[in-house]
Amino acid sequence: MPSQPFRYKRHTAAGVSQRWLSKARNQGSVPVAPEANETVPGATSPDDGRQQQAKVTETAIANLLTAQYGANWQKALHNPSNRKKLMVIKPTQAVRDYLDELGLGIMAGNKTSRQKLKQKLVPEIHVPFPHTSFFAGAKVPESFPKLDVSEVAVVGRSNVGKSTLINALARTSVVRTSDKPGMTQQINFYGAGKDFNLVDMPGYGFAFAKDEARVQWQELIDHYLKERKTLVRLFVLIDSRTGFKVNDAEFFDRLEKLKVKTTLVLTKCDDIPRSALASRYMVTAEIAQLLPNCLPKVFMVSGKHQLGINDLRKEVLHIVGKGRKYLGGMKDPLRAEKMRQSVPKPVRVPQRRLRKRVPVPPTRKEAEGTTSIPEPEPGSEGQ
Ligand SMILES: Nc1nc2c(ncn2[C@@H]2O[C@H](COP(=O)(O)OP(=O)(O)OP(=O)(O)O)[C@@H](O)[C@H]2O)c(=O)[nH]1
Ligand SMILES: [Mg+2]
Repeated sequence: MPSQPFRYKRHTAAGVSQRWLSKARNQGSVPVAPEANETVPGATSPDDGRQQQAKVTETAIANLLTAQYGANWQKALHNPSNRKKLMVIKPTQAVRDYLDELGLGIMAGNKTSRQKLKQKLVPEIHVPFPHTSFFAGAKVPESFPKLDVSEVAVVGRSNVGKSTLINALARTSVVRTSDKPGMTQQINFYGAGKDFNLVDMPGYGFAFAKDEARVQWQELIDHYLKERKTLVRLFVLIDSRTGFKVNDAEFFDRLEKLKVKTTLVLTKCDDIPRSALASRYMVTAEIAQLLPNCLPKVFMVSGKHQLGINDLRKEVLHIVGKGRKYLGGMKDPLRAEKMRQSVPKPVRVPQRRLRKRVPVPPTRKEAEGTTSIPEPEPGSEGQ
């Protein structure tokens, strides 16, 4: 009888089985400790990144708590621990509605109640998106394709779901994905006809690759972000289960010098309890306000289950200026816009109704074509 495979797989933080990891380590193909190698060698020192990350996250949480519990929130909440701080953040009704609408996050309750909630879900409106296909891969800057159309790039920590998101956006499976961090090892260009390109990048942070390779990826990414004139937006993906990490802080630190417009996208939103996702969204939206060159709008998606992708499709089409071509009469304002703090609507002053002017009927003479100009008197001519 063949031996049974591993019954209980123990997984590391990176989502890889311990057995696979120790085997690969023995062969010398992976670094020793994933956590110790989080930062790319030669990059900003890990302490700087850690301080930066802690500062940004703590400020964001403190801002939220001050808004919800007043300036004395520390006292009001009896000096809460970091864990409790996250738990007491109250998501706004708009955020809860949005999660309900899209079915993001793991629903609480038993199977029956979850099924009932799922039945209430309104199917997302289908957003057209052009056919997308791979046309170039670059390991060195010299291999970048020529600058002809606008580009939207996707970047983030290794294994955050970049390639899966590109597949979901373009409704393809051409981009290779893997549960082992470090799958994408070059910059891949996917062309949407002659309209625009989607660009998939290698990840930063821990990956199953040699240190030199990771340094090379980082240099390649930096070179791309610095030199690429056609880059119109950079989507920085954050795993919703872990939130904004040290590597992300380091990346934004480098970006500050590069001046590229970015948008944060929370990924894997199907794999986290709904309440935790709601507070994660609130914190991330606050972090977006604190980061340099980051737009305030944050998206939530699940590439695996195709949730929240339509809003992102709309955003991409608008960014590259093809909204009118593909969306036609579809309403421009994105659904994600609803979640932003509700701005008080301007009071509508009722317009004074103008009395309708009733047309005056023509007089009998006017109707007959006769005028009231008197006839000249006889003998008055020639005077
Ligand atoms: N549950 C869940 N898993 C996801 C989602 N998106 C991606 N994954 C899983 O996450 C793993 C990594 O996905 P990739 O798309 O390869 O991630 P990546 O960021 O391109 O990774 P690298 O190329 O290695 O940097 C795969 O096992 C995917 O199945 C998601 O929305 N939900
Ligand atoms: Mg990838």
